[in-house]
Amino acid sequence: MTIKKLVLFCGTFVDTPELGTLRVRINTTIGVSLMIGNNNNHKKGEIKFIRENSPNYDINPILDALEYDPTLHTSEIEVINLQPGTDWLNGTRFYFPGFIDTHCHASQYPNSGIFGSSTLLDWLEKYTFPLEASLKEYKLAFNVYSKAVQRTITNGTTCCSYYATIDPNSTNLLADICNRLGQRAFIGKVCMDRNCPSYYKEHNVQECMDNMDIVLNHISDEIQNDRIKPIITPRFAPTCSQEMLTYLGELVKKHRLHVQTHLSENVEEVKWVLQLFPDCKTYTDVYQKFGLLSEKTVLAHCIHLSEPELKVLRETGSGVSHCPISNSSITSGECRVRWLLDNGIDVSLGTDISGGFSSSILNTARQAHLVSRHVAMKQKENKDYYKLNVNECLYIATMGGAKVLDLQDAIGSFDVGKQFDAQLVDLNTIGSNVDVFEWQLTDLNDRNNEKKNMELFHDIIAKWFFNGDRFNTARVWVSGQLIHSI
Ligand SMILES: Nc1nc2[nH]cnc2c(=O)[nH]1
Ligand SMILES: [Zn+2]
Repeated sequence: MTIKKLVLFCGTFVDTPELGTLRVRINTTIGVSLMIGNNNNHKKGEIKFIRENSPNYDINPILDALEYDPTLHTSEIEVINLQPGTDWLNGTRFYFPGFIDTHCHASQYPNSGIFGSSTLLDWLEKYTFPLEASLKEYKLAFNVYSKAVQRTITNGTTCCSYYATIDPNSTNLLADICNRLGQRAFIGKVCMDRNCPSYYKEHNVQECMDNMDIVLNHISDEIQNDRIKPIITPRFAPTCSQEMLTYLGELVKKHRLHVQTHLSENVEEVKWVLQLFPDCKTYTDVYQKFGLLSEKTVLAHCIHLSEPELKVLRETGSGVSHCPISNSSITSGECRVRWLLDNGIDVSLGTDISGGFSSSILNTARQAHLVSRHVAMKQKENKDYYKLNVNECLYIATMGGAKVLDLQDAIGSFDVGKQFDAQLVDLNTIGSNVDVFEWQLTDLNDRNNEKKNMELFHDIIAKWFFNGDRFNTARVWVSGQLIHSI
């Protein structure tokens, strides 16, 4: 038997369904199905209806649910009506889609902020490989992964694509922790068998195959949760033999799996790849040659790409994870996001812990905003064109991430049929870093001055974008389940 439950979320809902567009829906009730039982037709956490401008949302939203389905019994309806009042309409409290982090090394979390003046290749040797290797120890890995995942959740990230380490057991532990904490996650066991220290490498492809079996079986047979998915993770071309890339490409093809790796992050790295793979014309060609590029592929960085590489990305549907904090910290360069977007490439954001020092996608989004200005300042003409605006950065932080992970039909915005992955943003919390003054408040209900009120609201969104932090992430839901509350 299946017990249906419809959970009603009431208030102001803001999202960015298209690049550059901020959609604001006020006085709104969203009905989310929760299911106890085993009827597969009734998907858990799915948005069933959205009733905008409801006369009932603040008083009796159950009427909205009954309008959607008159056969519902009131015992099947639960109302999440958080602190009804003016804050929903003055702009200081709203629901926003959960952030999507498409590139995060959970295993490197203890090194956040520790990079000195290194650049990629020496940074890997000095800071990264020793830390990742140490996570073979269970207790240490448990502590690091629990803190790393919790940090992303408290910052509003509902979906994250993680790199663990080469060790299958600690990778499985990361999957278990994400499952237990309720986050939607892609879990990648790092694969690498050359150009890495002897204390931290897979010694042959058979070892990699055995390790991958352990991880894939654990996720499919033990975890058995649609929210936790494996992602094939060749670390990057220089640390993977041709044999390993061949095996991984076949694995991806056989099971239609997601892939994540690094591409064109650092100038020295690019030169090195061309030496290691002399039959490939470009760095991108290496991944294409081994069948690793598809609409389920996430490529981190993509800073030094050529026009032909751009074409390959577009034709294969591969997406980019832009990691502006990492790229500035370890001085890799500036990703030309506008150029990618205008050429039809999906772009998302990655914290790239610990190349990047912040677990917050909001923080990463504001750095993407600033990096785009650096790209703009380097142009001879048409500088403004290269600047990303606040709405565009919020889009790549949410809907862009959904597209890059091939989950555009499931997450990234509030639409019927999608999962309710959301955060409640509240600018009035204790400890909030955002001060909104009285004259800056809007009145979203005042239809006579809609233009002025919407401008005021855009300014409030900008204040949150530039000054907000985890103290403003009051609650977080994944598939309609509350996973964090302050
Ligand atoms: N930023 C970053 N780039 C890489 N390239 C290969 N490995 C890594 C890594 O761990 N972080
Ligand atoms: Zn990375």
